[in-house]
Amino acid sequence: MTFDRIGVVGGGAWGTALAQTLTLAGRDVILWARESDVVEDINARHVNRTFLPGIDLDPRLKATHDLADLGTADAILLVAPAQHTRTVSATLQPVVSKDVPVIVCAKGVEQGSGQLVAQIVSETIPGVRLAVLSGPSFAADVARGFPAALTLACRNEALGRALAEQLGDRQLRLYWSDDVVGVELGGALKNVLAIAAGIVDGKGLGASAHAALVTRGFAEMRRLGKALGARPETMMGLSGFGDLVLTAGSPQSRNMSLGRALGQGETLDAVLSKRVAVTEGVYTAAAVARLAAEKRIEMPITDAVHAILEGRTSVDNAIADLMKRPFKAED
Ligand SMILES: NC(=O)C1=CN([C@@H]2O[C@H](COP(=O)(O)OP(=O)(O)OC[C@H]3O[C@@H](n4cnc5c(N)ncnc54)[C@H](OP(=O)(O)O)[C@@H]3O)[C@@H](O)[C@H]2O)C=CC1
Ligand SMILES: O=C(CO)COP(=O)(O)O
Repeated sequence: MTFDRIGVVGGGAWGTALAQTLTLAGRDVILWARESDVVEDINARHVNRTFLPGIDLDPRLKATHDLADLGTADAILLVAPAQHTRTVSATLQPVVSKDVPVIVCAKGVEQGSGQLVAQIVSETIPGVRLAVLSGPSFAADVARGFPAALTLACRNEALGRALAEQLGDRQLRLYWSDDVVGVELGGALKNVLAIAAGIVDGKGLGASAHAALVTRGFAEMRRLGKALGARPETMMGLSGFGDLVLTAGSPQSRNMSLGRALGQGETLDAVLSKRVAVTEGVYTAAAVARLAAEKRIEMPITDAVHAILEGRTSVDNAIADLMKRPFKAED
């Protein structure tokens, strides 16, 4: 198995950063973007001013507006946001031949179905060879060549290992795993908890409250993970604990910074109207709250974020409600 030609679907920050890293590592990369401005920017000026401003891209990286151009790729990275994955992967389906692995790089749960992205892709591209790439990684850091470590999950161990060995390089260290659900779930859930951590910061509630929130948020991730068949050690790893620490700990995160703005009294509409970038936790919160209710898993922080985002409660009331829950044994 050799993965020399890589197709990247999605011209946002993460798709562009991954495309840049793989190009610098000597792969032949073609990136599909929906917007012609992004395609033109990458091909003519070697930048993506819309989604990854301030970073010079390698001139060897080529972008296209035509998904069919990815037909000769040895592997495809799917980096469209979670809520758009179903549409994008249905369009991609005729282009993907049955041997070509599709690596899911988005982090979220679909609102209508409650499905993780890999589940959506296996429905829209039947028989697809699936993998998931997830872990702590801000696109701008990776695009600048800063060191990062991620997990690549695939049920087929030989394929997962080959992908990790060939897509990783000295800047991007890839560990492999066969726990696809666990790796995906960590990345999706941490976005919601990063909003909560941002709210705590925005309200100026202090580092102790922040630590409590992140730790109890992690307990929610482990609980839902267990119910959905994720391995506990996966939740402890890069794609779970690692990504929670990164995203909940830095305002560089879109989810964390959105939470901060909410904590400082801005409305959700006001925050969203100022950004072009996707804030996955906003959409995943509702899907996870529903999933947790169906499975009777206690996720009070996730529920609180969901209620704040829907305008059913205020930040102050949500915090008060969390603090007045009955005392219990730590789990
Ligand atoms: N940014 C980061 O640091 C990281 C992001 N991720 C994940 O990667 C995924 C993509 O995020 P990111 O690259 O940051 O996105 P950005 O916020 O940078 O860009 C938005 C993306 O959404 C796409 N888009 C918008 N509307 C539609 C639509 N209707 N149909 C299809 N695509 C649409 C845009 O595509 P187009 O250009 O074609 O318009 C663009 O690729 C998310 O799930 C995110 O959680 C994971 C790790 C790191
Ligand atoms: O997934 C990410 C880091 O691992 C990016 O997080 P944000 O989408 O919150 O910026």
